[in-house]
Amino acid sequence: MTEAAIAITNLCKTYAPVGMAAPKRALDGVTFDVPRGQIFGLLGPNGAGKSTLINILAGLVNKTDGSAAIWGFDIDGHPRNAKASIGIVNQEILFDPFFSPFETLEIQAGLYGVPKAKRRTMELLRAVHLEDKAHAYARTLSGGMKRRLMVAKAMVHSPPVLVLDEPTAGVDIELRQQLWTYVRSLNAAGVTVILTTHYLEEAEELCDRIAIINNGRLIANEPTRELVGKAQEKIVAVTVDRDVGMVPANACFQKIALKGTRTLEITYAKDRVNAGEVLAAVQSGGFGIVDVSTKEPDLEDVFLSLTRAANA
Ligand SMILES: Nc1ncnc2c1ncn2[C@@H]1O[C@H](COP(=O)(O)OP(=O)(O)OP(=O)(O)O)[C@@H](O)[C@H]1O
Repeated sequence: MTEAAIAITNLCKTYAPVGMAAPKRALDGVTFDVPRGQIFGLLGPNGAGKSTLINILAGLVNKTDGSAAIWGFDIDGHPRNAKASIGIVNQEILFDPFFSPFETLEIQAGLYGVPKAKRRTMELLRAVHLEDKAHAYARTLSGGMKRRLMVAKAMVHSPPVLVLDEPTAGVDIELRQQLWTYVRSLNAAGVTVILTTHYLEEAEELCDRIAIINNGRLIANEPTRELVGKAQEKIVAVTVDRDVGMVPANACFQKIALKGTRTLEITYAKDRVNAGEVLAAVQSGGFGIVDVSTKEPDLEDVFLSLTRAANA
């Protein structure tokens, strides 16, 4: 079996109390693997413990219990190899505003001990569309450019695993797309990518697999498609053969709304009824069916229902 890109076992973190506050259990026995070669989404509401987990992998926060290995290197047993195997883009933008992007990457490469002959500074700047800003002061870059420079900075030592912690917060749509194009190309070149995001659509679009953390516990870890399939609500739009005067009622409809004059948008719980029963219910109201289309549930529904269930 190929070893996981990241293997996390029973990871726990309790922050020591500050002042009168109680100790905070930010991670409570989290276990999962990130398979190699994937784009893996780590989702969770604010304060769920995502940054704590990433900061443990980065060596910035000490875990209370459990273990973690990066590319087969245990973070306690082989901290240098573990660190060399991961590149992390934090939420905060961190670099000296007086250095140019070129210098920023060269300094970072120096910190990681990348020999001059093996540095890929211009190649990385080109990849993040900052070639023409190579020698500008970093403080003159826009927010999106700075964000892309952070990604390039995380890749100077060519790690096999790249972690992006909320990389698109505050980045406009166009730049976000550019960033994703680059992340996809890195992934196509073999880099395993871990992404934390609040944008569920983004996770759904990009990630092969998604884990959800809530209150320091793992509440889901599945291929994206299977997770999406878990949403119990489905919507079917039914176009009927005549104008709808009174919207029909039926026990198998959870919700029904009229769109235009002849289309009924019906929400039903797929664990209770199936599409055939919903259509039969429409026909029993005296309507002929002209057209049917279904809407896939999105991750938002799954996320809300899973976190709701976990908090219940
Ligand atoms: N240094 C610290 N001392 C005490 N408590 C902390 C510390 N850092 C984080 N916490 C608490 O631990 C919990 C998990 O925080 P964490 O930042 O890991 O969550 P998160 O999922 O990354 O949230 P966000 O999406 O808002 O960044 C929160 O309740 C937070 O208040």
